[in-house]
Amino acid sequence: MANSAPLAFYITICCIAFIISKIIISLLCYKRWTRKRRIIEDSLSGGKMVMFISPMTQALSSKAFMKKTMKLTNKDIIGSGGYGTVYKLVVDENTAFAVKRLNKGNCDKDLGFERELNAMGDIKHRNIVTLHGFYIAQQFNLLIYELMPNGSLDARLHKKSAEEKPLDWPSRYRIAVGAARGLSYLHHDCIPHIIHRDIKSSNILLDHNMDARVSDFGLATLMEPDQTHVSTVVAGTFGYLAPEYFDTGKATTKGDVYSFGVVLLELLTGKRPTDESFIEEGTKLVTWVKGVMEDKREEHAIDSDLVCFPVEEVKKIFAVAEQCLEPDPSKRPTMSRVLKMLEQIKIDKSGYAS
Ligand SMILES: Nc1ncnc2c1ncn2[C@@H]1O[C@H](COP(=O)(O)OP(=O)(O)OP(=O)(O)O)[C@@H](O)[C@H]1O
Repeated sequence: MANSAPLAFYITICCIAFIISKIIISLLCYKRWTRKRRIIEDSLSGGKMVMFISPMTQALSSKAFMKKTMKLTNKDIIGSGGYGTVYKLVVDENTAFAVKRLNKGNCDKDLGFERELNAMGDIKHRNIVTLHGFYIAQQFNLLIYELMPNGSLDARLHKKSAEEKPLDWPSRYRIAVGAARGLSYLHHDCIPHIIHRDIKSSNILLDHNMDARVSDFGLATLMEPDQTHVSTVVAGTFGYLAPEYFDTGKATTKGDVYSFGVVLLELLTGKRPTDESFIEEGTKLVTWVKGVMEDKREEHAIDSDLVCFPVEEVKKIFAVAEQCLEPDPSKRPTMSRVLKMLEQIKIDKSGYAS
């Protein structure tokens, strides 16, 4: 009888601890759910605007946002691509977005368009451009992205202005690792897994720290975890497409790995996959680099803008690119393996990962 009092005390304490932990877990889940929920769902001139909750969008009203969007002009354009035009939208001195106005016709036939956009709003990763919201209307659709102040890798490598210094080796290495981390996240950590399908240097944007952010999910297709591929009409960009894609038309994660290998070669050589000099010589970047590697002359393929670089480290990245560019997709590494190999290069050299 004397022992029963402490026992009852312990049982009570355990029960209380159990109940408190359940309450905390429920509160955390609720907080996460409300954070993910759409904050604005409105009808504006027959369209539907959806903004995902985030510190950047919290203080925004949909009407004020749309008013500013309607005032965008040609001088606000920061880029354009096959799917539409990208504008810089400044809300106030601390807040700006990149607004992509999609050409109508690319998405209006897609019944899953809105569902896919909602899924994209949930993707938050330090190496992926955040989608803050979207607007769907009869005449046009808008995608509202986080603005990347340093533009695209393509522009930084190939369209440098006279004042811009060429990208140095440490920046290129960081960009390679960041892009690999973003892509690996899409392939392995998102449920359903995501195949990007249009990896190229213009879809790798650079944030304020010059870190890589994978962008443009206009072509990405969500797939169920047990699926290994999705079949579609030809998508992607010439020069980056894996050879098997021309035969099968099937987009796979290994197709993204191939495209990433081409981006690695761009970072190393400073040349575009469709550089005019290759066309004149009847070759292409991938074939040219493979020849150079067979002759063990990688240093000769390095971008002439790179005045100082660690030869051994660079050779190892050529070797990673070579694996990504294996003609047989089953021999290509997964993106998580590519990321590990890239990170390992720095660990081997300096004893720690950058
Ligand atoms: N979030 C962003 N922040 C800053 N600039 C951006 C952003 N999104 C796109 N851009 C700029 O707009 C350009 C065009 O982007 P867009 O995604 O429309 O086309 P693309 O990637 O060049 O080609 P495609 O449409 O064939 O994929 C980019 O190269 C980049 O310079």
